[in-house]
Amino acid sequence: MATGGALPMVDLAPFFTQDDSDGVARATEAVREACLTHGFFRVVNHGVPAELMARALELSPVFFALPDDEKAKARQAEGTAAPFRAGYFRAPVPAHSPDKHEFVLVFDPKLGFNEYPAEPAGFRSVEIRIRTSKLFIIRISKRIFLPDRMLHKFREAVEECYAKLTELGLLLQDVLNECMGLPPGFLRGYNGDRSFDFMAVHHYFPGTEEENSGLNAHEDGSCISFVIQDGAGGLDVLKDGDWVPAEPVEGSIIVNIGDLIKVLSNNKFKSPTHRVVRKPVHRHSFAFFFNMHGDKWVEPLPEFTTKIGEAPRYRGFLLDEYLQMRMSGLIHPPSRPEDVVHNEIKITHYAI
Ligand SMILES: O=C(O)CCC(=O)C(=O)O
Ligand SMILES: [Fe+2]
Repeated sequence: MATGGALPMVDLAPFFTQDDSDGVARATEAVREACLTHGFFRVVNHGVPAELMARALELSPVFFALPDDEKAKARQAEGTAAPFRAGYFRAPVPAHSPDKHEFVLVFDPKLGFNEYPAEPAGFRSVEIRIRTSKLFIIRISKRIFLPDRMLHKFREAVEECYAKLTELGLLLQDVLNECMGLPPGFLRGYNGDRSFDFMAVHHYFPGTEEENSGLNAHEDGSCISFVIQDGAGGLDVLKDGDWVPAEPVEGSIIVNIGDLIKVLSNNKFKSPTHRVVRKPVHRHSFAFFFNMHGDKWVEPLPEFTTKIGEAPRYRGFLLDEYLQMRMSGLIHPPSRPEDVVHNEIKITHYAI
C-alpha cells in the first residue's frame, strides 16, 4: 500500500480501466488494509476531474465573501422536508461550540431542497470616488453585481461536485462490499436510497494564537465521507493516540470511513476521530457524506458476528433515532457521559 504523506494512498485507476482484474484486486486489497488500519486514506484517479475540484475550491470564496444577508439566502426551499436543515450555517453551531467556521449544507440538487441567492444577487461593495470640486472628493460605497455570473458558477460547481462524489461513493461502496466479504451487491441493495446524502461546503476563518479550533474532534455518522480541500491544511486524524495531518495533495480526495460501516463491520473497519485546526489562513473544503436512509435498521452484519462466532458489539438501532440525537444533542434515556462529546451523541451509545 502506497502512502500519501502520512496517510495510506489508494490509486483507483484500475476501476476505471477495462479488464484490469489484477489491478482491481490490488486496489481492493489496499482499501481493505486502509480501512482496517486507519479508516482514513487518500485516493487518486478517483473519477472526480481535477479541473472541477480546482474550480469548486476557487469559487467557494466567492460565495463566502458575500454579505451575511446574501449568504443567508442560501437556505432550505420553503415547504420542503429535507432530512436535516439545508442551507447556510454560521458556527458556533450549537451556540456553545468553540468551532469557528461557516458552511452550506447541500442535498442532491435533484431533490430541490436547496435555494441559493437569486442570480444576479452576488453583490460586492466597491468604493466610488466622485470629485465635487477641486478640493473635495466624496466616497460612496456602492453595491454592484458580481461580474460574470460568479455565483451561478459556484452553484454549478457545487452541483457537479455533488454528482461526481455520489458516483465515487457508489464505487467505494461496491469496493467495501467486496472488502467486507459481503454477498455481491449487498450494500448497493441495503443502502440504495441516496436522499440522506449531503455535502458541506466549509469555510474556516483564519486561526489565531489564542484560538484555532475549526472542527472539534469527532467521528462521522456516515457510511463513507469524502473531503476535497484547498492548500491551507489543518485536517488531522487520530491514529494510535497521535494526530496525523491529512496534508493537502492537489487532485487527491480524503476518504473517511464513518460510524455506520464501523457498526456493520462490528468494529473491524475503523471510523477514525478527526478534527480541523485553523491555520492563520482562510480554508475551504467540500465534505461529502455518503449516508444511509433514516429508516434503516443498523446492526453488525452476520458476516462479522454469527457467521464467525463473534458477539455483536452494538445493539441494533433505527438510524433516524441516532441522527436526530446527533443533531439535537438530546438523548432519552440519558446516556453515559462518555457517549456525549460537545453535546453530540457518539455511536458508543449503542455499544454493548
Ligand atoms: O473540512 C474538513 O476538512 C473536514 C470536515 C469534516 O470533518 C466534517 O464535515 O465532518
Ligand atoms: Fe468529519
